[in-house]
Amino acid sequence: MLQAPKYISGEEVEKLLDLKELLTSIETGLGNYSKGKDGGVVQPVRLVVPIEKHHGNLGVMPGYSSFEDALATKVVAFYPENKDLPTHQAWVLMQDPTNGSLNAIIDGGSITAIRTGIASAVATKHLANPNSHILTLLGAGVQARSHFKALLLLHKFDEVRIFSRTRASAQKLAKEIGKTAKVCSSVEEAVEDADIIVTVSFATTPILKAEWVKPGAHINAVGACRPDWRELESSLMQQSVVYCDSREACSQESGDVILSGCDIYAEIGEVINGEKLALWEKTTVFKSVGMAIEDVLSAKIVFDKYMRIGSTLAEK
Ligand SMILES: NC(=O)c1ccc[n+]([C@@H]2O[C@H](COP(=O)([O-])OP(=O)(O)OC[C@H]3O[C@@H](n4cnc5c(N)ncnc54)[C@H](O)[C@@H]3O)[C@@H](O)[C@H]2O)c1
Ligand SMILES: O=C(O)[C@@H]1CCCCN1
Repeated sequence: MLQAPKYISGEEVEKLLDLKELLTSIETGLGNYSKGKDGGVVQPVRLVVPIEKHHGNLGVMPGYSSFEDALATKVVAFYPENKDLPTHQAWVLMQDPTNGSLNAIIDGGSITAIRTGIASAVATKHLANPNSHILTLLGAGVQARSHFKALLLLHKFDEVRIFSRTRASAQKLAKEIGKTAKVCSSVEEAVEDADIIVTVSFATTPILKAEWVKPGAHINAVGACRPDWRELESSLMQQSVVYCDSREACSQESGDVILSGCDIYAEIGEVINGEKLALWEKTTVFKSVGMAIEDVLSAKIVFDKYMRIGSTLAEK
């Protein structure tokens, strides 16, 4: 008989998803993805339905990993102009791979926030100078927060610079981060001498110029996930060594890649698998558009733990 699916809230996801465990899982998953058929990951490029009338988009992201035997689909709405609601709202549908039954509906906003920061942390682990002290966040929303938390797993920053479209949002984030945070008045000021730069804005035209970036810096380029959206100017993409999460997806979805005509040197999974070099002494860009496999692996950890200890969560 069909069972009603469990519902797992964002609050529960945050309690269940251990960042270190997820980092290991996503690192393995990105490596498996880049092995092609041998890695057992099935993940088509996501389907995006533009809702032009309301300036929004709907993404549908199915994925399967045979290694963990995990099957899930994320449905993600991204509405850059939302003000009172989050700009990203998502749900992950977790299915039983043996028979197709729906096991759970998991809040996907929290999963998207956490797993994207962790995917960038995996790239940063391989591509940033191990002696990185200055972090810059361009954008001060959900992803800025999750990236700060994820990157703290790897580095202790002396300074965290923040620039955002509205100074008030940068100030709010700076207050949460504490005394290492510094609100900046321009992108140029924010990135001067920065070791690691994270672009997590909703910019649609380039905000980051090559001449402002310290040679040898590492950039996690996380926004601009549509073919006509940009965050990095063309010369920065062309002069840097560009890594990506998925070559197939970035070649179809990333305006920074498509419109600059840059070469993608490697998928981060190829570095993890030892097939391509981690050229961390050079200026590196990790172009992330987001992958279903990251959602699948996050959902698997959440669901398995929920089934073990879920009923006790509410008391914690
Ligand atoms: N690669 C991935 O896997 C992935 C996953 C989720 C989100 N994203 C992308 O990351 C970006 C940030 O997402 P979020 O959830 O943090 O959004 P958010 O709405 O919570 O925050 C966006 C922030 O960017 C700032 N901003 C907007 N336009 C700007 C500009 N031109 N210059 C500087 N700052 C600007 C806003 O003021 C806000 O602080 C979006 O582009 C989103 O699509 C990527
Ligand atoms: O991978 C994701 O979840 C997001 C969805 C919205 C657009 C950017 N990438």
